[in-house]
Amino acid sequence: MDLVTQTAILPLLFGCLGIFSLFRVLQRIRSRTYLRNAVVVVTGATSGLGRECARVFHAAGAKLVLCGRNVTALEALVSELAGSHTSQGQTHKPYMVTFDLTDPGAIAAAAVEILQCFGYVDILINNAGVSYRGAIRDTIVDVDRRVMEINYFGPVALTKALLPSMIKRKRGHIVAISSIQGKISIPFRSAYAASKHATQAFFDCLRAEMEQDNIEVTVISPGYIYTNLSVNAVTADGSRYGALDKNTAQGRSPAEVAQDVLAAVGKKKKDVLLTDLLPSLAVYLRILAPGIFFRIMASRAKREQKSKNS
Ligand SMILES: NC(=O)C1=CN([C@@H]2O[C@H](COP(=O)(O)OP(=O)(O)OC[C@H]3O[C@@H](n4cnc5c(N)ncnc54)[C@H](OP(=O)(O)O)[C@@H]3O)[C@@H](O)[C@H]2O)C=CC1
Ligand SMILES: CCCCCCCCCCCCCCCC(=O)OCC(=O)COP(=O)(O)O
Repeated sequence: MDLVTQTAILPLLFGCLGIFSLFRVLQRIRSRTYLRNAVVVVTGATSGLGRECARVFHAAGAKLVLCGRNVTALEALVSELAGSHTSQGQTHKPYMVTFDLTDPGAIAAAAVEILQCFGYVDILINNAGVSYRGAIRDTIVDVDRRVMEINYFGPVALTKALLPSMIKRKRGHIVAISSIQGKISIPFRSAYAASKHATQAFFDCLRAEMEQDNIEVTVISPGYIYTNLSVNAVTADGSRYGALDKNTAQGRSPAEVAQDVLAAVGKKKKDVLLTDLLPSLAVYLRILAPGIFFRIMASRAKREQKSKNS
């Protein structure tokens, strides 16, 4: 390296690195301040990703309202968190609110109960959800409706019920846990993919409409996570699938994904894809070369059908 390079390039390089590190430190401080003592509502907190979100937001100092249908599982989580401490500062004992997302009356009552816990909500994490496995031609419409009710209409109703208090305070953050299947549709997941595409669309509209009221909207689209999602999935006739799929078992750990959710919320990200390279490329392929994408999906459907029949 000659003298000119040493005197001109190196100081510039170190300067840029310094600014970048400073920016990262400031961002971390801002994110910690944003989450500490924030009132955070997590739906589907009884298992999988929701339970891990509860753990990481609790450790970050958030005041939690945990939701689900399974009272025993919620109580166990509340007592686990109430007894846990973190080196990062004060933690708060969570509240729990039980309701079924398929019941509009229960959602309205739950919203009132949620608001009574701390008087307001800073961050709502719409995480609860159910998946589906089946061929469209065999699937009863009640199943399509049920999946839409839990994954789409339920979160929409809860969001609408909590929104007025956020607008009044000119402060709030709505998070939707979608899926990569909210961006691309894969065969034998029609009801699930449709509900997640609807989720993406609704919360994208909400983001635009709410910016003037200072309300943030984050849509998070993960790939496979190792949870009970496939076990709890509903099938063509409405029965429970009941099996842990290989793809799910090979998915990311929910604790790790929850850390990514925490980081995305702390940084007020608008749209986050949490997948491996191939599924991410598939999203671009769907936009840039839809014909090729559709052909890949059709051969995937044929392959799956064949292996089911054999
Ligand atoms: N696992 C994966 O591979 C992926 C998951 N996701 C998304 O992550 C989110 C969490 O799923 P995950 O943790 O994997 O799956 P789990 O099956 O482990 O958790 C689902 C949660 O949703 C709640 N839930 C289900 N039905 C209802 C209902 N009718 N009313 C209220 N709550 C309900 C359940 O609580 P309870 O039974 O107590 O009601 C449970 O806590 C979902 O939105 C899913 O689509 C996205 C991409 C990949
Ligand atoms: C330029 C080269 C591009 C090559 C593209 C190849 C196409 C690859 C297809 C990838 C499909 C990925 C599907 C991922 C599905 C997924 O992660 O879903 C997450 C979930 O929500 C899981 O729910 P499920 O009930 O389906 O287990």
